[in-house]
Formats: sequence, structure tokens, C-alpha cells
Amino acid sequence: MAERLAVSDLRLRRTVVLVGMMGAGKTAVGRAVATALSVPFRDSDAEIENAANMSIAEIFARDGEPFFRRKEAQVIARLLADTPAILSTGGGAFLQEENRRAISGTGVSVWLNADLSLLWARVRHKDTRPLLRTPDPYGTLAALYEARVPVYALADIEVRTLPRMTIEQTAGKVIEALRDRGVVTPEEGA
Ligand SMILES: Nc1ncnc2c1ncn2[C@@H]1O[C@H](COP(=O)(O)OP(=O)(O)OP(=O)(O)O)[C@@H](O)[C@H]1O
Ligand SMILES: O=C(O)C1=C[C@@H](O)[C@@H](O)[C@H](O)C1
Ligand SMILES: [Mg+2]
Repeated sequence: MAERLAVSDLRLRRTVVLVGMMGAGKTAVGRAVATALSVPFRDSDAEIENAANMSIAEIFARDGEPFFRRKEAQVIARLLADTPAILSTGGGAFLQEENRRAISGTGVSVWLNADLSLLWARVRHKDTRPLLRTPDPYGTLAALYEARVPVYALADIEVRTLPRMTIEQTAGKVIEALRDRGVVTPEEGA
């Protein structure tokens, strides 16, 4: 009987783009997937922050959301042109048709889908997300969730993330889904 392949024997064929709501775990899970597959990890929010030398909250406050969205689209297009990697996006990136088109052109999109209650538990104590700086952050998150879910559902693959799953378990689920779709394949000769 063939032995089960180790994760390190797998090869990533296309850039995997994690999409979904803020707090779904795109950054945390994306990094774990990249580590497991020994491929580069990129995060569009971090790329924008590093280039501007400012936090996302500062960019929103100084230059406005439309400016941030233009930078986000540029960063995503640039990273998609690079060698296959794991690319975690900001929660609003997949909402822009331009980004969805770019992602489906060269990458594969994975929607990390978490329930609203789990998202709220993860983001409620953090002050880093400018869109939630409203008098009713829970109501704002719920409205964003409602409006965005039909768009995230356009992603190529959906992976549900549940409250009791660790980051590594969710990453394992993502890798399994990528194997099923032939996005990660056995390394030749492995
Ligand atoms: N599967 C998980 N198990 C436990 N904690 C998690 C899991 N996924 C994410 N977290 C934690 O939840 C928080 C939010 O996760 P993360 O920053 O990765 O979300 P995100 O989807 O990248 O959000 P954003 O769109 O704002 O960038 C982090 O503190 C992270 O460590
Ligand atoms: O959901 C969103 O629109 C956002 C999520 C974060 O990742 C950041 O990209 C920014 O705070 C906007
Ligand atoms: Mg993130």
C-alpha cells in the first residue's frame, strides 16, 4: 500500500488567496498553511502597512478608504504575478470585482467561513479595524457579514472554521481542500 505523503512532499501549483470576514483567521491560518507547505506567505494588509509605514487605521484616517482600496488592488495584482504563495487578503478585498477577476485569473480563492458569533468574539476587543469604529460595532459587523456573505460565496473553495478548531486544524482543512482540487499535488519523484 502506498505510504501517506508528508505535507513537505506536496507542491503548490497556484497562489491560494484566503478571503472572508475580518476575524475569520485569514492571516493566522494563511501563515500556518504556508509554513506547512514550505511556501511564501503574503498578507495584503501587512504589505500595505509596510509600504506606507502606517497602520491600516492611520491610512483610513489620513487618506480615506478609497485610497486604501486602490492600494489593496495594486498589492494583490502584484503578488498574484509572483511565484505561487499563500496570500491572505483584507476582509474587503474580495468585494471588489477587479480583485475577484485578478484572483480567478491566476490564483484560487478560499473563503474562510466563520459564524458571526465567532467573528465577534475575535474582533470585539481589538481596536485595529477602522470599519468597526462606530457607535455599534456589533451591528456594523453583522451588517457587513450579511452584505458580504453572498460575495464570499463566489470563492472557488469554502472552508468552515469552527470555534473549537485550532489554527493548525483549520490550516489542515484548507490543505485537504487544496489537495482535493489539485491545487497542491505530490512533488514529482516523491
Ligand atoms: N482557528 C483559529 N483558532 C483560534 N484562534 C484563531 C483562529 N483563527 C484566528 N484566530 C485568532 O483570531 C484573531 C483574528 O484572526 P486573524 O487576524 O488571522 O483574522 P483575519 O481574517 O486576518 O482578519 P482581517 O480581515 O482583519 O485581517 C487572531 O487573534 C487569531 O490568532
Ligand atoms: O473587512 C474589511 O473591509 C477590512 C478588513 C481588514 O483586513 C483591513 O483590510 C481593513 O481594516 C478593512
Ligand atoms: Mg488579516
